[in-house]
Amino acid sequence: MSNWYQQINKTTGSILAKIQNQPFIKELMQGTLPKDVFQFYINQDALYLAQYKKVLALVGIKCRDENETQFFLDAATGIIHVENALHQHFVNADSFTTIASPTCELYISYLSRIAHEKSIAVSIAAVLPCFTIYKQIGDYILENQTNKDNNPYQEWINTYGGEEFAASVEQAINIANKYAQTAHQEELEMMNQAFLKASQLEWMFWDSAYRKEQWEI
Ligand SMILES: Cc1ncc(CN)c(N)n1
Repeated sequence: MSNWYQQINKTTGSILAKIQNQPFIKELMQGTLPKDVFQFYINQDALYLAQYKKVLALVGIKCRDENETQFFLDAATGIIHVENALHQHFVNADSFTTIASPTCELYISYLSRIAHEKSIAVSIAAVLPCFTIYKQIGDYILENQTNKDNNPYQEWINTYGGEEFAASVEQAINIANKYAQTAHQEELEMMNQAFLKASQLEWMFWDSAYRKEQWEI
């Protein structure tokens, strides 16, 4: 019998396929993504991660097992080190904005609400696509690209396709599966909804970056 993650990953497989087909991902893989679009993405991602790490810390505090708490606290500080370093590499300080785009605002507000109001099982389900989708996209690009030696975005690709990230993604999946095992039916349904919504928001995040989404008013 398949576990919770295998089932929800299958159910949301069409979202992953749509992300792989987004122009942002295709051009990132080819190395042809316009620099200003990538800058916009990295800027918004820095704003996203600043909040995401707080959500991870909160999830860690809610865990029932101290090793799980440690995992989420380490993941939060890992973001500070690994992803901040990535941003240092790519961010253009002169054009950096502290204003989150509508989609970035929506994603971080959603995660924060879930982590503050819902159970630990549902909270983990909501933060999980941030691990799993980036891993799947990193692997997808690494497997399909033909320009590893001259892609200006290779450092980004290697971060998410790399083994170190894979280990933490696997641990996050295992913890989610563990909480799913003891979740009652209604809670399982909420876990599925949270994973689905966060996956949709991952699609929206890249889409909004490609369009350099602005507040319309
Ligand atoms: C929006 C988003 N989602 C996920 C990740 C990978 N931690 C990220 N950097 N940004």
